[in-house]
Amino acid sequence: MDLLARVQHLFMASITLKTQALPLLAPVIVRAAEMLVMGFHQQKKVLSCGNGGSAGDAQHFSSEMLNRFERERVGLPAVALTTDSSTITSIANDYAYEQVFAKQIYALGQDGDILLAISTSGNSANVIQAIHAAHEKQMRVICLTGKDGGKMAELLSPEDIEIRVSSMSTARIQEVHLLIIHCLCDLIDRQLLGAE
Ligand SMILES: O=C(CO)[C@@H](O)[C@H](O)[C@H](O)[C@H](O)COP(=O)(O)O
Ligand SMILES: [Zn+2]
Repeated sequence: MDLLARVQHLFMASITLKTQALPLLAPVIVRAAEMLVMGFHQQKKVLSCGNGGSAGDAQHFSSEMLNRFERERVGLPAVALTTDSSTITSIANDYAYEQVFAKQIYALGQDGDILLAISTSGNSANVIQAIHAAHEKQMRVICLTGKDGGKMAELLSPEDIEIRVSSMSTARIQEVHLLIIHCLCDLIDRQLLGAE
């Protein structure tokens, strides 16, 4: 396959997955956006986490909350747990890498806050520990997962929300995760600011 054909293949794979995901995920994305807005109305905050590309997604979401998305609005309370290298390296060094998000959640999380936990496999140990910590702190959990949902899917309580992208490709799942994050941002703004 030449390189141009490969690009064509990658674009088509991404488009096809998004098209398949739309009817399944749209109602779940709406529920997650409503949960987030309810939290913001009650002065709750969102803590987000993930590894690798999903760490980038966690930060992408928090920056669009703290600053703004496409429309002018006040900042909304969100913290990515992936950004403070001093905190992350010290927790990993003193305890275990598994604890890098959980320890921050025990320190920052409060009743009714929301954890946005992102993992394409659903099996990252530090994200799993983050969900346990969030439950202990009486937080709600929104998970972005892929594949078969992994161990994360089994941990969720009935009030939590899993948005699972049904694919085995980490890269394709991440591409849909980013679209889901932008949907959440758009729906949050629409609920807070009204339709344009
Ligand atoms: O971005 C990519 C692959 O596209 C990688 O950095 C990927 O995020 C890393 O391998 C992660 O450690 C995968 O973790 P997870 O999605 O299974 O939780
Ligand atoms: Zn990637």
